[in-house]
Amino acid sequence: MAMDLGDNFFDDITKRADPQLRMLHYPAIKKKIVEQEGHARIIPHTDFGLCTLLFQDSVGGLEVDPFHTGDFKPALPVPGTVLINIADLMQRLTNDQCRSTMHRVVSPRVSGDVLPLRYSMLFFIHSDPEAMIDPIIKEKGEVKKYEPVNAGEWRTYNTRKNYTSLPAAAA
Ligand SMILES: O=C(O)CCC(=O)C(=O)O
Ligand SMILES: [Fe+2]
Repeated sequence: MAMDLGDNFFDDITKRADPQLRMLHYPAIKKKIVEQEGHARIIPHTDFGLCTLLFQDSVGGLEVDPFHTGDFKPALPVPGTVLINIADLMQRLTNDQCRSTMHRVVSPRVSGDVLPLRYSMLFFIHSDPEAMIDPIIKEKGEVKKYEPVNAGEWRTYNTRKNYTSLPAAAA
């Protein structure tokens, strides 16, 4: 919308979209384990599709760093809402007009020695595997910051990076 792409722009690259639903259960754990240097419930990362719908329970711990400065702010749970994270392919497609959201799940501010279990549900929006994601240029003189990528190859490449034990053909 901010880029004035027209109402049907995303229909064309998501007709054969293959989204992924992920249901996460973080078991209860001693706070001091999660709070060790370099530890977290999930370490800082960006998602690699177009965008992600994130539903979380009331436990908290999710933090976002939208400007990639290392300044993480709590994304406190708000009942009945869904949080939408911009992901890497959207950043490429918009030539950085939209930045993918860096996020992590750390220890929420709760009393006691043990963090309660946490549930979250993620719906990762991916484009059609055959779609070419080529940065859209809006400003005169603007330079493309990324090479075009094939969405399917991008997904396979990133999935394989995240699951290093996958056999080559399975990603
Ligand atoms: O559990 C959460 O809230 C975040 C999970 C997440 O970022 C992911 O699975 O990519
Ligand atoms: Fe994520």
